[in-house]
Amino acid sequence: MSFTRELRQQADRIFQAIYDHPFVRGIADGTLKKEQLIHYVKQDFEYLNAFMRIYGIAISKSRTREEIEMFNEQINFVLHSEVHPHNNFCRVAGVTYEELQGFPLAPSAHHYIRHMLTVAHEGSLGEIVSALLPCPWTYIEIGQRLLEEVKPDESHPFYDWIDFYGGGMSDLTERFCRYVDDWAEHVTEAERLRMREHFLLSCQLEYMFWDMAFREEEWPVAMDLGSEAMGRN
Ligand SMILES: Cc1ncc(CN)c(N)n1
Repeated sequence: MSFTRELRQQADRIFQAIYDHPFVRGIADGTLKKEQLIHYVKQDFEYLNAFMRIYGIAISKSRTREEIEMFNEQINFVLHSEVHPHNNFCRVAGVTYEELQGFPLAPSAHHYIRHMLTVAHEGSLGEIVSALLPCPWTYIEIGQRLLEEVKPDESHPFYDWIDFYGGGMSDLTERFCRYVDDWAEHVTEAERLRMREHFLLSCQLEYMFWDMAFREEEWPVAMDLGSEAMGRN
């Protein structure tokens, strides 16, 4: 069995818990509250900004043009395509995308981003891609399973979101899986163990991100950093 198949098997309970999470159930039946959608988009806008910066760190560690191209294409994908699912949530919530940008990170989003940044700064390219992989992989599986289960048509409030993740992005997951599998073949057992740990922690943090949005998670004591701090995550 390939290394990434093993990872997927080890993470199976987390993937299932994500699919069963009330936020994902709320996408399925269209029952999410406006405040939950807004909280998700505010946090995910910052999360994807951080994700692109991490691709930038990966580019700085790249050894070949193929690697640079792979990460560069992903930055373009986030910038120009992954705005569509956010716009879907904004439409349903009745707000503009622009008004949800530049907010401070909630605890779970903060935790997830700091985890990926630590791996990006300290780890090898194989470790970085292992930490990033749950991001596309869990969303594709949610999208594909929702397409199967709900069979939404255009009248479903989250049709665009489900169609976006269920219909695309599987190329990216396959490409990242191939990359991680190739990498895992040529490294020490200690590095493979780190790759496994980074992947599984990112899966857990994917679950926590959904939970953060559902519960509209905030810091236990409100912090007023002033308007100058906006957008500096
Ligand atoms: C937290 C999170 N994880 C994954 C994805 C899908 N790229 C996302 N938009 N946000």
